[in-house]
Amino acid sequence: MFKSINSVVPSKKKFFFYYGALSLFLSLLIFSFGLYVYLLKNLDDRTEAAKDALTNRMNGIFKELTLVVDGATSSCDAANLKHLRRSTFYSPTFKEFGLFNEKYRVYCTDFGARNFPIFNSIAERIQQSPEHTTVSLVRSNTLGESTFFAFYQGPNGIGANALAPPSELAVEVNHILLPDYFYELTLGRQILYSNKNGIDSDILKKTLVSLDDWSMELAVFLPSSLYWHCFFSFLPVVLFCCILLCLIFCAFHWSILYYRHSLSHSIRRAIRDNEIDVHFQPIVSLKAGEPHELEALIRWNSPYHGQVSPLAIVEISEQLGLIDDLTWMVIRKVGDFYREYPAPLKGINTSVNVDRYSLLKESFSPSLSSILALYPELEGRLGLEVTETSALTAVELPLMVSRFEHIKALGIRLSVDDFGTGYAGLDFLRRFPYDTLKLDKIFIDSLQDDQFTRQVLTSITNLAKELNMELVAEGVERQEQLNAVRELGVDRVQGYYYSRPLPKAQVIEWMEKNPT
Ligand SMILES: Nc1nc2c(ncn2[C@@H]2O[C@H](COP(=O)(O)O[C@H]3[C@@H](O)[C@H](n4cnc5c(=O)[nH]c(N)nc54)O[C@@H]3COP(=O)(O)O)[C@@H](O)[C@H]2O)c(=O)[nH]1
Repeated sequence: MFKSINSVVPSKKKFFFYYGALSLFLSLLIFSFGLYVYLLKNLDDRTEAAKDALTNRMNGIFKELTLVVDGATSSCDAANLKHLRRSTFYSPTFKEFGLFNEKYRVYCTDFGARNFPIFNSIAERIQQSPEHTTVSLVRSNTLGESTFFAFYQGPNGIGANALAPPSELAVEVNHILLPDYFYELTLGRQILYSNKNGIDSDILKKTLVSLDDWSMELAVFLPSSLYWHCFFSFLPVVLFCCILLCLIFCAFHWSILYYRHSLSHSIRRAIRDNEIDVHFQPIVSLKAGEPHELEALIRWNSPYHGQVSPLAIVEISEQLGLIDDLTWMVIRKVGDFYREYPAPLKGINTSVNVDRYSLLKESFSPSLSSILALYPELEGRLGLEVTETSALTAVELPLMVSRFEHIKALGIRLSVDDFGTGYAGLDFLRRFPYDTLKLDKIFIDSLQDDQFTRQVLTSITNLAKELNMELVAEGVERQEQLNAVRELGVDRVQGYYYSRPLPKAQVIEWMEKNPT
């Protein structure tokens, strides 16, 4: 009866393909963007770390120069020479130290006494600097093309200068930035050190930091080659994440589909959207000239589950707390039926099945009367069939009697459905003012062969007559059964012998062919 879920949802292959493509796209997008953001952040962090390392190195340099100046005298004697050579030997940066006097003339170096002036521009910078320090890049015959110079003049007028290859400054910076990022260190407008020429691809980003005290600038470059290197190194991880994402998507999709196509969810939606159909089964009168009656029975062909049994719909509606909504929906559809076919349905009664616990609710009668107000066509035409599936408690019993009175006051007929299968006994019939008693199919099935059933049904028939109740035999399928119930004295017959439950147009046609 229910179609399998696989037959109603699009093929797995298709979904895997879509979700695979989506996962790949998302994984690559997130990863490419994430990697770019990560590298930019990393570039900033490492540039800052390189700047701190350079600052420390510069501070260390001037500490060294202070120590050189502190121990120096104004002549180039053996003690001064020894002091300079010791300083050079232990210096992590400098290859040579010199001493200069207050006239800015170098008078002593590691190599002995000297007498040459410091450039005026440098002397001016030393004087202008609050700490009496400066740095410069000059050509040096001793160390090669360009040499880094640091100058410091102490309070006693004696100054020290030191020279080193610029690459010595970059030792820690190299540690921090290489091999990922390339950089260029400039002093004023001159390049102190650069490995920028090693960049063999586009530059994605350049970060600049300044060491204002020394007029130095550090420019760090993020080459696109680093980006692609990282990208391809992490590709297996990205593909793994893509598969994981695809599986998550599929799991999520299938659970939503499963939920959406679950019977409960479909029934809830069908009741909400009025999608459940109502068919009508004739209840034929055995008395000549009496009009037929109809029973409204739900039918639902779900797009996902196929033809769903009315019993399953009723049971699930009860579980979902929607049984009343189902009843109101059926009654409204019966009202629409009367509105659509006023002439053929003139004088025809229709009964609707109703849950006994619905009747116990206080809101039942008011809701029913408001529907009747909307459908005046149903006045005096509607009946309710109630099945006594469980015994009423002492509290429910008087309540039910009062509910019955309210319902009957609305002009509605009441029937005991499936009599003989539930708790409705003879005493029950005396207490409740039912108009009709419907004998269950199981009695009808055994009526001809079983003497005991015949006796019981005879008693029930007599009691029904005594209580002024109409008697209906349900589930009559064969001529012999019809003969038997006719003999018993039932008033009406419902069963496949006459007709199965039919859609509204067909039941109208049937009634036109079988007027009485
Ligand atoms: N609360 C509500 N219950 C409803 C409603 N609509 C139906 N139902 C209940 O569902 C049960 C099953 O109903 P259904 O499958 O529609 O079966 C009905 C008839 O088709 C069937 N019938 C009638 N004649 C014969 C027959 O000759 N042979 C045969 N094998 N079956 C036959 O009997 C069912 C009639 O039901 P009822 O008279 O109500 O006992 C059923 O219990 C319905 O009550 C609804 O809207 N609300």
